[in-house]
Amino acid sequence: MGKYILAVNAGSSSVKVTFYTFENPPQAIADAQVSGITAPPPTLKYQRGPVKLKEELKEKLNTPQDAFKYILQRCFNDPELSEVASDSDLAYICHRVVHGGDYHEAVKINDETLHHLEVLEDLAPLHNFSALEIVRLCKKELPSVTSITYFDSAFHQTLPDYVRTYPINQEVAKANGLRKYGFHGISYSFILRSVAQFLGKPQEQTNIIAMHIGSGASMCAIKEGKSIDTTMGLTPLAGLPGATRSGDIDPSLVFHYTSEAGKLSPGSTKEMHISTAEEILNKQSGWKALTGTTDFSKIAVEKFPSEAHKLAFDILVDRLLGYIGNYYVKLGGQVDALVFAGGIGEKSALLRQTLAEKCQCLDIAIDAKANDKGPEDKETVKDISQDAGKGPRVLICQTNEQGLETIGRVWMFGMADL
Ligand SMILES: Nc1ncnc2c1ncn2[C@@H]1O[C@H](COP(=O)(O)OP(=O)(O)O)[C@@H](O)[C@H]1O
Ligand SMILES: CC(=O)OP(=O)(O)O
Ligand SMILES: [Mg+2]
Repeated sequence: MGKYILAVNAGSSSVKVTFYTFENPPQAIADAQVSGITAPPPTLKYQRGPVKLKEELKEKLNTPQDAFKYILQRCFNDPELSEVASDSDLAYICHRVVHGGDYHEAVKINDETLHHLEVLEDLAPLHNFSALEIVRLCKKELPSVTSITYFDSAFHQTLPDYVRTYPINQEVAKANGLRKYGFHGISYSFILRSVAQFLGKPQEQTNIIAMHIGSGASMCAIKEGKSIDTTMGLTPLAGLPGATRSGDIDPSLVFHYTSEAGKLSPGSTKEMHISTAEEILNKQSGWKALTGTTDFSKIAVEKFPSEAHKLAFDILVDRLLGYIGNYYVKLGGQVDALVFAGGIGEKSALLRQTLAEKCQCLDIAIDAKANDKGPEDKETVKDISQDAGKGPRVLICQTNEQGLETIGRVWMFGMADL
C-alpha cells in the first residue's frame, strides 16, 4: 500500500487537490489547483513546500475530469515530488462529492456503493457527474488505490423536519427523496472548526452565519455547531445565484421561458423538456447570463464596466442580505460571527464592504483597511470587524474542501484495512 493520500475537490469551475502523508496526523506535502475551467484560459496554481508557481495553461481543459487528469500527470511527472510518482505511491484517494442523498458518512467505493451513487446522479445530474467521472477514472486507471467519497450534504443532516420538508404530497416526496439536502457541507465543517478555534469557543456553543460564495454560492445558519438552515435544496440550484445558476426563481418560470412553453397546456412543455430547463437554470443563467462572464472578479470592480455588471452585483448583494436577515432572526440574534468564504467571499473586498454597510442595523461594521488587505496566504481566519464586542464579528475564512474534513475519514477505513 502506498504512503500518501490524495484529496480531490471537484468544484464547478475548478479542481483542487492536496497530497498528504498517510500518517496520523497527516501532513500536507503538495497542493495543486486548476481554476477558471468555465472562463478559459485555465490557470494552474501549484505549491510544494516553499515552491509556489502560478501559470496560465495553453491546454484546453473543458471539464473537471480533464483538469484532474492534467494535475495528476503533472504531479506524477514532477521530479521534485518524487514521493508520488505513480499510483503505487498512493494509499487512498478521497473525493468531495456534492450529493450524498441519505448517506450521512463517508463511503468506500466498491461496485455496490458506486452503483448507489450513480443512481443519485439523477438527483444532482450536473454536479455529481463530474465528481463520479473522476471516481470512475481513478477506479479504472489507478485500480490499486482505494477511493473514498465524502459528501457535501452530510453536514446538513441536522436540519429540522420543517426546514427540510417541501410542502408537497409527502408520499411522492418520500418515494422520490424530494427534500432539502443542502451542500457545501465539507466547507461549512471546516469553517465551523476553524472559526470556533479562532473565537476560543467549543463548536457546540458556536453560532455563525456562514457564506460560501464561489461559482456555486450558498449560506448556512449554524446554531450550537449544527446546521439549522441552508440556502441550497434538493439540488445546488436553489437559493443564491451563481456563475451559471439562477438560484431561487418562481418555479413556474420554467413553463413560461419560451413563448411556446408559455401556453399552459400539457403540450406546452414539448419544446422545453425538464432536462433542458435544468440545463438552462444550472448552466446558462446566473451572472454569465447577465454579463457574459463567469468570472466575478470582472464584475465586482469599483467602476462597473456596464449596467449589466452592476445589476449582477446588486442581485447577489440583495439575495445575500435577504438570507442574512432570515438567519439572524432564526438564530435569535445570537450570532458570534458573519463569515465570508469561497473564492468570491475570500477575495472580493468590495462585496464584503457593500454587505457590511447594508448590515449596520445589526451592529455589523468592518475595518476598511483590514478588509481591503484580506487574509495572508496561511491565515485561515482573519477578523475584519471594526469594533470587537459590538454586534457579530465579521470574519474571512479561507475554506478548504480537500483538507482534514475530507481525509480525516480515511482513518475510519484505513485502520480496518491495515
Ligand atoms: N478578486 C476576486 N474578486 C471577486 N471574485 C473573485 C476574485 N478572485 C476569484 N474570484 C471568483 O471566485 C470564483 C471561484 O470560486 P471558488 O470557490 O474558488 O471555486 P469553485 O466555485 O469552482 O469551487 C470565480 O467566480 C472567480 O471569478
Ligand atoms: C455545491 C456547489 O455548488 O459546489 P461548487 O461551489 O463547487 O460548484
Ligand atoms: Mg467550490
